[in-house]
Amino acid sequence: MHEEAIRKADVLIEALGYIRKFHNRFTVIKLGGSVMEDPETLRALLVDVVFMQTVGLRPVVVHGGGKAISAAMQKAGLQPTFVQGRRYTDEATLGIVSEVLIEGVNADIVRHINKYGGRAAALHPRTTSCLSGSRMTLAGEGGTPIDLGRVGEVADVDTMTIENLCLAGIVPVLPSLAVCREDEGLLNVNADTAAAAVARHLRAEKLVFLTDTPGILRDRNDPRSLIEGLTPEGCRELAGQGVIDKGMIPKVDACLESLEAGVRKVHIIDGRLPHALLLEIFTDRGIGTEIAKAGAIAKGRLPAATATVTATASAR
Ligand SMILES: Nc1ncnc2c1ncn2[C@@H]1O[C@H](COP(=O)(O)OP(=O)(O)O)[C@@H](O)[C@H]1O
Ligand SMILES: CC(=O)N[C@@H](CCC(=O)OP(=O)(O)O)C(=O)O
Repeated sequence: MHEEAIRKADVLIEALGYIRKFHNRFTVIKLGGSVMEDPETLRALLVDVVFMQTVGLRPVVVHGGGKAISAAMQKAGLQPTFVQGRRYTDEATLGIVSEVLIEGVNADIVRHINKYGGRAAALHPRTTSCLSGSRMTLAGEGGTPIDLGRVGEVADVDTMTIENLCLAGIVPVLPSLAVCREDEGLLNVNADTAAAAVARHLRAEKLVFLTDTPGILRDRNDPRSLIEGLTPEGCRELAGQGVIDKGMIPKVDACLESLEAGVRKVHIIDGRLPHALLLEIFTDRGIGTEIAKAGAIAKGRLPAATATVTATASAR
């Protein structure tokens, strides 16, 4: 008779261990443009963020908005061009990027968190800019440098401002824009790269990427090929085999850099699934791909043959 109620109590008890474990720890949550298209999906995600903040975790949101930027560019008659998952950004494109990310996406996220009973602060170049960096070039074939225009990478993060807001129970929300150290202009940063930089500088417990795929798939067209546990070596292996492609390239690069710098675990999960964040962080099974150093993945979870990729869920 009380089965349903008891099941709910069990869920709460399961969450309790994780609430204790991650109390006062930073979790950087990267919201990809692909999960922000649908208002209902965004609502469920931001309610999860409010939950995390309310139970004493320290969530920090870093967001992109790639799809909205491309749509705005096309409306303005500009053709989006990507190289290795990064957008070529001339001055006209930069204007659109900053407008869409600051006035559109960032304002929307902050408004929603406040509406759902949390408190959020917009941290961007028109309020308080917390990211600074330099222009980046990519290596093309044979190592030839590729100039991407005003695309940057983050060199420094104002962790003090972010930490103080978290301490005050406020969720910092940052778009993937940095101030250029050389000329003080704006730089368009890939949002995965920006989130990883924030996680590294905060020495976050976790970095969670919310995207439009169940996680890292062995076969991109088959959701059943989800890889649930992966080490950095496993990531490199998959990248070498060409399994990691397009928008997944900067995500995996960001994972590797973060783990190297001391972030304990990185998760790539499907943000279209209602309450994906809670399911990944507060349940034993989790839902997406967890990436961590071999020692941090639960014993016995790695298949002996490869010792790098595991198809079973690991300890969260
Ligand atoms: N091995 C892989 N597994 C899953 N997705 C992959 C893989 N390789 C490339 N992708 C692509 O990466 C995309 C996610 O990156 P991206 O489009 O940049 O999302 P976001 O806007 O959330 O950052 C997926 O939709 C998929 O098309
Ligand atoms: C340099 C670069 O590529 N910047 C990205 C920033 C936004 C982003 O990364 O958004 P998603 O997370 O939705 O992909 C861009 O212009 O699309």
